[in-house]
Parts: sequence; C-alpha cells; structure tokens
Amino acid sequence: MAPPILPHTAPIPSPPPSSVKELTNSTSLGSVPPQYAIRNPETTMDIEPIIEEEIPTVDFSLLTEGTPEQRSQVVRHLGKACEDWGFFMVVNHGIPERLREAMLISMKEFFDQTEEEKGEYTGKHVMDPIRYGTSFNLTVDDVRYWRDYLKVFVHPILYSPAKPPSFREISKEYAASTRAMGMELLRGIWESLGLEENDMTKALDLHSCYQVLVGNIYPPCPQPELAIGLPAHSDHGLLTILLQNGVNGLQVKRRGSWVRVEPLPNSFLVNTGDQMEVVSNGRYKSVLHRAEVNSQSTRMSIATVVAPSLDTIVEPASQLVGDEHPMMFRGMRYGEYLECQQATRLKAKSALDPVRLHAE
Ligand SMILES: O=C(O)CCC(=O)C(=O)O
Ligand SMILES: [Fe+2]
Repeated sequence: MAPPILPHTAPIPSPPPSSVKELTNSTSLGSVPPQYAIRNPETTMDIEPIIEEEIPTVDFSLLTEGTPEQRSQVVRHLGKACEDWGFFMVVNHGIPERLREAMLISMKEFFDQTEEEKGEYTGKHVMDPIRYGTSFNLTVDDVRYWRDYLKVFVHPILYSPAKPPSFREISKEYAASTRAMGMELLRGIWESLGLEENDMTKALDLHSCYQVLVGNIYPPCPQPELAIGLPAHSDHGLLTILLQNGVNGLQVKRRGSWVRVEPLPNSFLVNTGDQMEVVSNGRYKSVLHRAEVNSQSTRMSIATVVAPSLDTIVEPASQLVGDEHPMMFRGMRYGEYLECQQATRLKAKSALDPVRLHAE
C-alpha cells in the first residue's frame, strides 16, 4: 500500500529551551522571547511605587545569649517586625561565612551541569523530594519567569542530588544550622504572641518539621524591565530564610509599595509565610515579595523554608481566637496545603483562599 500523503504543514517550531540558563548560554539574546514577556513594553512602569525604607534588623545573639531583659526586648522587636513588615534581617546569627559560601558554590555547581544531567531531576510531581525546573510550574504558568530552580527536601529526611558530590554534606550542615536558627526565631515569635513554647513544638510537630531548600538562579536578562524572576507571592511555610550571592533583586511589599532589599553583609533575610498567618490567626501576615532580574549579573538565592510537619493540621492557635478575634482560617493538613500551593499558578496570596473563613 502506498504511504499516506501527509498534508503540507508549517515546520514544527523547536520547543523553547528547557531552562533560562540554557536560553542565555546558547544564543546571544538581544530581547526577551515572547513566552517570558510578562510586562507590556508600553506599560513597563509598575502601578505600585518603589520606595526606600529601612528594613528591621534582629540581633540573633541577643535572643540566644542576651540577658533576660535583652531577650525580652528582641522578642518585642521580632513581634513588631512580623506585625509591621513580615520581613527582617538577622545579624550575629553565628552561621559561618564559609558555610554560606560553600552552599552557594555547591548550588551553582548543580546549575552548571548540562541540561541532560540536571534533567534527571526534572519533576514529574510537585511533591517529588528533588525537583529541578524553570519558571514556577510550567503546567500552569501563563508566562515563563526568568528563573531556574532546584528544590530539595532536607528534613525530616535529607535528600540530595548525586552531583556535585559536595552537595549532600554541605546542604546537610547548612540545613541543620538554618533550621536551628529558624526554630529559635520561631520560639521568639511564638513568645511575642504570648504563647508557650511547648505548645508551639507540639501544635506544629516541629521535631518532624518539613524543611525544603530552594536554589534560584536568575541569569542576566537582555530586557529586565519586561521579564520577572518571580512574581508577587507569599511563601507557604512558617518562615523563609534567604541567602543571596551578593546580587540584589528581592523586593518586599510594604503598605502598598515595593521596597528593594539590600541585605547587610553576612545577614540572612527572613520572611513570614502562610502557615504563620494561619497559626497566628492573622496577627502576623505572610509577606508578599517578588524577584526582579538585571542585565548585568547572574543572581542566585537560596531560600530555605521551615514549616510544620507535613501531617500537621495547621489551624489558628486557640489562645488567639476569642470573641474579639474570630477564627480567621480553617485547619488544613500542611502537606495538602503545600501540594495545592505548588500545583497552582503563583498569584499573590491566593494559596490562602481555600482556608480563609472571612474575606480580607
Ligand atoms: O530570589 C529571591 O530573592 C526570592 C526567592 C523566593 O521568593 C522564593 O524562592 O520563594
Ligand atoms: Fe518566596
């Protein structure tokens, strides 16, 4: 039998590169490809203004080694930072510079592998414990974000990509130190709400807390005003602890304006997440933030999220609910919350909508 005659069709366009790193490595790009053009060239100005404001700083050493008076003062300051900003810088944290550097280098070595090597970890499911990808979630994103990522679950079970070989040991140490810092900050924050520490560990099952390490890479972009690294979003956990490679790009929403974050040398950036908003019954809201890109340098950040155990039903602390403070959220298993948040388009604080009992 003669082979069927195929209708003449236009050549199939080649698929877009699988990562921003590949896109920027392989061609000398003069412009942002249309899939990434999140903003209209006619309206590149954001509606919300960008303002300069000083970000609160928390001296971690006073929380752990200060006198009782110093500790109480830091706890109050921490509470105020959570209430007013949802964002602060942590200094004097005791995590060595060499560990921060080693973590950044190891993460960069992961991204520097070939697409084929990294492709082994291309996620099939949003709850895969090691997931490499680009944008946020290609199956739902309406535009692509100028960002590649690696997400690795590091607690209660430590996962690690096989390469670079240093990744496992470095991320183990980095995860343990940032987790310890996160727990201490959580104790302080809990105290600032007038709650008992024991209640927190029990209510959130923090011994088996979920911790994920998220490496973000934002290669230089030929038209940074048209693309975005990550759009405005809140994080899903209790606290996010962020480290960056010395290239700024994070912006935090504060009272209707954006504030560009310029961290102090050797500090960590910390922000409140959605579970903090839920347990505090809306007292400490998760903060909106986004990442801009630039045309000059590759930006890298490593966010580590400290969160309740995946099996915890997270709900407002009963002590914070009363006649004057109606229950603002219904309880939801954190694992379910996380899965929904990761599978849905990143859009401001929409991940909280399914648990919200009252409109904002
Ligand atoms: O790169 C940054 O500064 C922000 C990263 C971030 O928001 C995230 O990973 O959730
Ligand atoms: Fe984030």
